[in-house]
Amino acid sequence: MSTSVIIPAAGSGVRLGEDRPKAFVDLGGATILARTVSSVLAADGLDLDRIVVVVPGELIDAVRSDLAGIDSATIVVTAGGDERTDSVRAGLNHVAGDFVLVHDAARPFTPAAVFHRVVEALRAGFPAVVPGLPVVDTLKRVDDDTVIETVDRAVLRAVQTPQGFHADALAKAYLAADGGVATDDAGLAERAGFGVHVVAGDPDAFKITTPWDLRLARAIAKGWD
Ligand SMILES: Nc1ccn([C@@H]2O[C@H](COP(=O)(O)OP(=O)(O)OP(=O)(O)O)[C@@H](O)[C@H]2O)c(=O)n1
Ligand SMILES: C[C@](O)(CO)[C@H](O)COP(=O)(O)O
Repeated sequence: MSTSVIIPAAGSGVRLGEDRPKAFVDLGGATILARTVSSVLAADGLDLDRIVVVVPGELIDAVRSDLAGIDSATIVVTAGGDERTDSVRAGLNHVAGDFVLVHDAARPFTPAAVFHRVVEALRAGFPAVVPGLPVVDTLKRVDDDTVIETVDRAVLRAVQTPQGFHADALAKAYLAADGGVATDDAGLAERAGFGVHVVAGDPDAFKITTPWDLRLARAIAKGWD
C-alpha cells in the first residue's frame, strides 16, 4: 500500500514574526522545510510514492533547488493558497497511491515512530488517523478575561501531524468541504462523516509557531535534548 505525503509549507508565519515565510527560516544550517522533508525520507517503511511540497508560488524555483540535493525523483513542488486548507487542496492534485499523509512543514523533529503509528492504523483499516497528546494544563473556557468554566481535559487531545487518510476518504472530505476550511484535515474528514482514529503523538512533533518554539527548535538542532 503506497503513500503520498503532502507537506503544506505555504504559510507566512505571522506568529513567528521572522523576515521570511516560516518554512524558509534557518534551523541550524538548513531550512525548517528541508529538515522536515529529510525527516519524512528518514521514516523508512512508509512505501513512499511521492512527497508533494506546497509553497508560496514565488518560491517554487528556490525550493526546487533547495531540495534538489535531497531526492528530486520523489518530490513535487507546487503553489499553495491563502489558507492551510487551500494549500493542502492544491497538494491533493498531485498525490498518488493508497494513503495520503498531510504533515506540517513546521514540525521538523517529528519522530519516524509517529509516521509508522499513523500508517499502521491506516493499514489496519482506519480511514482517517491523527496523532494526539493528552493535554497537561488545566483548561478554562473564558469570556474575555472571565472564566466561565473549567473544561474536562481527560476527554481532550492536542492533535499533531502527520494526519493520515485513505486517499479516497481525504478526496471525498475535501470535495464535501466545497472550498471551506478547517484548522486541520481531520476536521474536514469529521464533517464528511468519517470516523477519526487517534494514535499516540510525540512531544518532539511540536509545531514551530512562536519565537519561543524557534528558540527551542534551534537548541534541539544544536544537539540539546
Ligand atoms: N496558507 C497556508 C497556511 C499554512 N500553511 C502551512 O501549514 C502548516 C501549519 O500552519 P501554521 O503553523 O499555522 O503556519 P502559518 O500559517 O505560517 O502561521 P501563522 O498563522 O502564524 O501565520 C505550516 O507548515 C504552514 O506553512 C500552508 O501551507 N498554507
Ligand atoms: C494541522 C495542525 O498542525 C494540527 O494541530 C494545526 O491545526 C495547524 O495550525 P494552524 O495554526 O491552525 O494553522
